[in-house]
Amino acid sequence: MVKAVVAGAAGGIGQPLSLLLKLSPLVDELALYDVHQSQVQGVSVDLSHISSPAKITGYDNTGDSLDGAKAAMKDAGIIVIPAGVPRKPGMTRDDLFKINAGIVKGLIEVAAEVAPKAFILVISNPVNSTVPIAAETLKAKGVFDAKKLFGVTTLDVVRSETFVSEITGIKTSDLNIPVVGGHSGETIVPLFSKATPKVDIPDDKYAALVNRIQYGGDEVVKAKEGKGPGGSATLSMALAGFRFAEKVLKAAKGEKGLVEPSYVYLPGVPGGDVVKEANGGLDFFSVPVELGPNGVEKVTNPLTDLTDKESSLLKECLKKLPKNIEDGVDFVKAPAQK
Ligand SMILES: NC(=O)c1ccc[n+]([C@@H]2O[C@H](COP(=O)([O-])OP(=O)(O)OC[C@H]3O[C@@H](n4cnc5c(N)ncnc54)[C@H](O)[C@@H]3O)[C@@H](O)[C@H]2O)c1
Ligand SMILES: O=C(O)C[C@H](O)C(=O)O
Repeated sequence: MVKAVVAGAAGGIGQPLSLLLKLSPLVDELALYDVHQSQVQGVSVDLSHISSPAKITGYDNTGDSLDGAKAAMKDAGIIVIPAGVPRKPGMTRDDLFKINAGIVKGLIEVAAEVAPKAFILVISNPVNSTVPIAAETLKAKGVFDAKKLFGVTTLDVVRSETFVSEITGIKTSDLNIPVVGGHSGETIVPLFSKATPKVDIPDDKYAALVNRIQYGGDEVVKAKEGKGPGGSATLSMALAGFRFAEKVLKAAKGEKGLVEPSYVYLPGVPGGDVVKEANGGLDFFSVPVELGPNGVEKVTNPLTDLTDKESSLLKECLKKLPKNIEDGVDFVKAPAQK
């Protein structure tokens, strides 16, 4: 019996992500949680009419109590978190920290209490910092299992597949492109030299391709012009979030060979120490993760034999990512200084 939870289910990502999870045969119960009371109840009733097996329940936060969150997450097997504010034109993901840091911390505290064994997938931005916040919160509660905490960076992989396919003509479904580092701007490092099948990116297209992958989120924010629900990527993100959640659930059921990059806590996962040595000592990094019944089975070090161009990208990533991680860790460990 698999209970999945979407926290932030009434939002731009939450709604289509909930639809995809409702359609999945891997989910027996789908609990939708959001602080937007009328919206989440409406979405729940709407989805409950779909004739797929997953049973839908909807929870909100009437008043100040966290009872809704607790009931939604109770005994969950997987909790996906797209709760929080998205960007508007002119904002960076780091601008979201002020609001989303507290939202993620609060939700993780509830998860720690009522579903300490759940897989937790963090979508809320800035992922580079919200995942460290989640890790430190779980540590403080004494229930941290790094193998079960994932920052969802799949959208960077999905974008890489799409944009590389446009250049090379290789079908997206055949492409496997590791994208490592973090999830914002220059912290996003696509490694085309490690792609399968081999991809040939012409020199004159390389810089623009990398830029489009690193700033694909900005392309969407700009196109949406701050209007409508969400504001940044919602539909492509719902697909990406579902793709990652589905792999986690399939691996939990015993399917082998499932690998996808994800932003994880390296000291707590098999193989993480090698990556940490290669990235200059960072605890959090997105790396190809092999999934198993208990979450991360092992991670592989993607930072070997990089091309000169990739080494330069990594160098830029390593200038920015440490501060993002530190901000997240300090938010939980040293809040008075923030
Ligand atoms: N990881 C990624 O690749 C990626 C991609 C796209 C967007 N995002 C991020 O995902 C987040 C959500 O984006 P969106 O477009 O769905 O935004 P949205 O505003 O449309 O939806 C967010 C939802 O979260 C709810 N919410 C707020 N506080 C909550 C709380 N404490 N508990 C439960 N629900 C709460 C809101 O009521 C709203 O329904 C943003 O932070 C955005 O930057 C991440
Ligand atoms: O760009 C954003 O703010 C949303 C998301 O992180 C994205 O990559 O689309």
